[in-house]
Amino acid sequence: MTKTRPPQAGPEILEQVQALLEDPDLQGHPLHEALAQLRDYALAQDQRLERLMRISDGYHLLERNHTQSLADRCDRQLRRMHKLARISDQYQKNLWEVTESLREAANQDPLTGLANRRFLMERLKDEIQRAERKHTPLVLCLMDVDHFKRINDRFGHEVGDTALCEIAGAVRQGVRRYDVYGRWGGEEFLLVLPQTSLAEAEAVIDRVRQEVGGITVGEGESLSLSASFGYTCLHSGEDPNDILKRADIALFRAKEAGRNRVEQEA
Ligand SMILES: Nc1nc2c(ncn2[C@@H]2O[C@H](COP(=O)(O)OP(=O)(O)OP(=O)(O)O)[C@@H](O)[C@H]2O)c(=O)[nH]1
Repeated sequence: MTKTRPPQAGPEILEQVQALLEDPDLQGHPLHEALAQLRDYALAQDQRLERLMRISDGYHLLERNHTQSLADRCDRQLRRMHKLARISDQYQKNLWEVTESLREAANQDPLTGLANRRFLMERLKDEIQRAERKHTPLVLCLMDVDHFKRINDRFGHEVGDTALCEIAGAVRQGVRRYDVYGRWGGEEFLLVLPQTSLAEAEAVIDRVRQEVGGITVGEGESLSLSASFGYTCLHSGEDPNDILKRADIALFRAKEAGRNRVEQEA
């Protein structure tokens, strides 16, 4: 709202001056002309003052509006940034979850939940490098379930799948906390035993063999499971395929010798 300031001399004095100037008896008075000029001057000053006030008020209003809208804009921007930060947090969480499930899917056997061949191969490479660097022994063992085809043939593929899950549980039970193990493929499993001598490995492997031997499959004429094992230790300078080949030779011997046994290849 525009404020109007009273004229400096006050409206009453101007009214008195005006009345004097209009008095017919004073029309010829020697001061009449000077008084009229003084009145005009006072009125002009009043008008200038009024105009200046309006400009000043307008400027203040403009300033206030400008500052307010700046604060508003700042506020709006802050709210938007808050929202963006929340969306970004959620987005990162989702991305992390997707990455995690992709990583799991890439490394895990979907049936048994054990590590898959890809993951095992990576870990085997790592463990070989570590064993070489630290000059510690390492044992690799291949395990193959005996006559697994019979399970599928007699009880069906679904029972076969359940049996594979139970076998995975038996492997988990038999190994130590720091051993690396997983499903190598089909009805074949792989164990990597770091910092383990051949003698120590034999005890671990035989524990797994007994765990598998405790599994029975099917109702009525149920079948007991068994598995054969071939193991070997790392030789200096070997790569994963060298040690895998020797473990496979030992496994073949275990099968040939009648199954449900553990064979070693030096
Ligand atoms: N249910 C089921 N069966 C599988 C899976 N992967 C492999 N098999 C079966 O495992 C069987 C393996 O058979 P073979 O290689 O002949 O060996 P085996 O019958 O175990 O006999 P040996 O190894 O000689 O003792 C095949 O019948 C495959 O179909 C699976 O994921 N689920």
